[in-house]
Amino acid sequence: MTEILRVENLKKSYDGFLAVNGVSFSVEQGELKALIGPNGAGKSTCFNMLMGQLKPTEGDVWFDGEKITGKLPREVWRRGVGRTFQITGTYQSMTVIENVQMALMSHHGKLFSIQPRAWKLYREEAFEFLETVSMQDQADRPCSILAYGDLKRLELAIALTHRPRLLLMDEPTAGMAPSARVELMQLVADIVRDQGVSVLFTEHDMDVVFAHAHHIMVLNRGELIADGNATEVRNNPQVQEVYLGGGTLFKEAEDA
Ligand SMILES: Nc1ncnc2c1ncn2[C@@H]1O[C@H](COP(=O)(O)OP(=O)(O)OP(=O)(O)O)[C@@H](O)[C@H]1O
Repeated sequence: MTEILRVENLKKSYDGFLAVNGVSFSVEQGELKALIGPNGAGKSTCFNMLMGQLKPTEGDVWFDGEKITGKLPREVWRRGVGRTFQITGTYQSMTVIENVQMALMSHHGKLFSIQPRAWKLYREEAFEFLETVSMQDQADRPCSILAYGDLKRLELAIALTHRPRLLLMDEPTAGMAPSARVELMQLVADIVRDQGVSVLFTEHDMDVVFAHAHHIMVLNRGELIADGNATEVRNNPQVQEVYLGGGTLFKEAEDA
């Protein structure tokens, strides 16, 4: 397998407080990897450093062999790192397909096209992305009336228009009903399998994590305490200690 992302000794200090303290890991091409940890463990801080929103205090990030530490978010994005957020970022006044077309215009450098027929641009291509997330039947619906789970799928389609080789997903299932969560992550897992894209995601729902992630990393108080497959992580004494009553936390995943 080819390594697509490598993080070495990443640190972030907020006024002397080490929110991320010497984190090192890698993500392989075609890997679906989870970053979990209790509230305040440093997951978002880590993500923001990978994507360039935050400058690390120390350490380095390599993407596809190139050092990207300290690069601006748009430079990281141009190299093939996409991101989805906890709060969806679609244009509510536009239809589903127009949102995807807009993303494609941006991808092709034609976002500010003054062509009168701009809305005919990339419609077919946009439709294909909607098919990837099974939303082709909703192409002409306004985003403002979409169910929350559909908005999340649309957001995924939009992120894919930039053909990321690595997609960072920050709590992709936040705010969703449990059954819809597993469904969304199944879709992500299918895309990883079919397209060979790598996905690194943070998540609080352990059922989602243990059902889909190939590998799981556990962050606690800024430090990585585990990085392995579901069984290794579940049996890690430090992880069990962090998730007090770990037996119940992991129970459903074990039963699955
Ligand atoms: N801008 C900031 N200034 C000071 N401290 C911060 C800042 N951002 C985060 N922190 C602190 O850094 C630590 C890590 O926060 P972070 O948001 O990365 O954790 P998290 O694992 O993403 O948490 P959650 O699961 O609640 O989103 C926390 O103690 C938080 O209070």
